[in-house]
Amino acid sequence: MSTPTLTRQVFDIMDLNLWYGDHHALKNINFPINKKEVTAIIGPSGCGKSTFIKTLNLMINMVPKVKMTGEINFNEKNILDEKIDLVELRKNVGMVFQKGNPFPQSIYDNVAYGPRVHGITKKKHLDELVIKALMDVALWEEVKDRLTAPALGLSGGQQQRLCIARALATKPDVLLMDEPTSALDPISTLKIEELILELKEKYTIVIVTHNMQQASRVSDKTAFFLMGELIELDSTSTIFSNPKDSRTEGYITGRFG
Ligand SMILES: Nc1ncnc2c1ncn2[C@@H]1O[C@H](COP(=O)(O)OP(=O)(O)OP(=O)(O)O)[C@@H](O)[C@H]1O
Repeated sequence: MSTPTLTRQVFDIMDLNLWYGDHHALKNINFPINKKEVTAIIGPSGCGKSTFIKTLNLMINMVPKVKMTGEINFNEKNILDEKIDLVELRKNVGMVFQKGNPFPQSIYDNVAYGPRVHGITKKKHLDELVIKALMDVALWEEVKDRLTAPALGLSGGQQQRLCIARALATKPDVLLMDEPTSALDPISTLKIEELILELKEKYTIVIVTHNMQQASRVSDKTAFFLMGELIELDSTSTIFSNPKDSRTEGYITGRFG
């Protein structure tokens, strides 16, 4: 069957189950993710949000004793099934973590890291990629005069934008963000949220957030997880104004979680 919706999907997750040893952490997840949309993942602590997002670039494989069944189709290829090139996958599916984690290197070298891993060595080409990525995250004006200074000297919000630039420098299709603003002050948070809205013109973004206002501000779709199950996935406006499942309603109205 070929339908227009299929071509809009960058990920199509089908019947995904995941176990940490005996612990069944993701249960029968069916989850399409559309291109150039922001999808927010919400749910109470321990419901499986981080686990789920880490399956999308197989960062989860770094955790011992993880077992998965089902399919994670990325651009119509099941990354669980095939001999997948992890370096290539992670080039296409970049990730940003809760706390900006720049390498103890210069600002320039942090952003150039990914392209260098992928074999780009010409200074002119690297310069172009670094400048473009720093401009994309609106950091260029703040750092252009100190590109050789240590990245760890930047503020928390700047470090997080630098890490987003580092992820963008390899020109990914998808950007995964695991609670990217939870360690930031309100102004830096706002800047990252504005950035997300700009980046979605070019990238598909999946963001885990504890902050429901944030989910409603930045996302097109919202997925509510509970105890390893995907309870509801819908447009963000529907999830927050007219959820179909009483458990979603209970969570967004603060009755639990
Ligand atoms: N490395 C691991 N080994 C064993 N169990 C794990 C591991 N990582 C997570 N879990 C368990 O899997 C479940 C889902 O955890 P996960 O971190 O995905 O939840 P979360 O929704 O992201 O939580 P939080 O909002 O607190 O970050 C939890 O019960 C957790 O204890």
